[in-house]
Amino acid sequence: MRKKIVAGNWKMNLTLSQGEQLLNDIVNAGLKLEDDVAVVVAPPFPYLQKAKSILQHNPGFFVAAQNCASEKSGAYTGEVSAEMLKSIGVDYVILGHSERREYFNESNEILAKKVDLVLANGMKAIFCCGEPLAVRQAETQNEYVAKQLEESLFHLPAEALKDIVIAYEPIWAIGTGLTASAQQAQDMHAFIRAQVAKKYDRETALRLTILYGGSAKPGNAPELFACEDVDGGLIGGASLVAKDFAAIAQSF
Ligand SMILES: O=C[C@H](O)COP(=O)(O)O
Repeated sequence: MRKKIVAGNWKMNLTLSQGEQLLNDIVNAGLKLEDDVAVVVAPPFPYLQKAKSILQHNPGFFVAAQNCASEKSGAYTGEVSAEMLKSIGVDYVILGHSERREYFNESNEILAKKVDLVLANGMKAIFCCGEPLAVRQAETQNEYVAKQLEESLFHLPAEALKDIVIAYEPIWAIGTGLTASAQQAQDMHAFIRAQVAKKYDRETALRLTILYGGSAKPGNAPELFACEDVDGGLIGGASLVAKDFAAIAQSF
């Protein structure tokens, strides 16, 4: 049985007190989580320790960073290393979000280095992939996503895949209110799983958690999560509203 995850990516939102309030509202929402469901919260860097201190006493809740440096340590002003994140108890690191790829020029090669550093420091990576609108319109999304996986993940040995979560986020659905249909999500998730099975083996592919991201809301999460290969979601906007995030976490 593979793990199901609902992860909230706050992006660059909220002050510390607003974030604390949101975390307390989430843990007090009375969520009934099955043993195979994890709730992950990814606040901005300055709030990670506070988030850890609030969530660590709640079974099934974990903390994620939204990014990390591609170098181990040294003269890289403004960067935050994987080792630093590990040292404050971070569990997961989101890597390769399309906003990082687009605004901060993160290439597949840079992301491969980040993946290695996250895993070397004993954390799990939530690796984001997904195509822009023009690629979807040209119906070449499978090739596009396959290249992202090939160049950033498929250098890993099979056993390392236990620490990888893949988040499929079609860029045209992020923050736009346009959600991929359940069929579009299922088709891509099945394709991703098949790529992993081809590169590694069927068992490794079946164990892999694959999340959907892009305008997921309480209203559409049940249909998306009911798809065979959709194991949860990476939630942006709706993760900033405790009752919406809690509802999505109960949508399996
Ligand atoms: O990381 C989350 C995704 O970018 C989805 O964001 P969204 O739910 O606001 O569309």
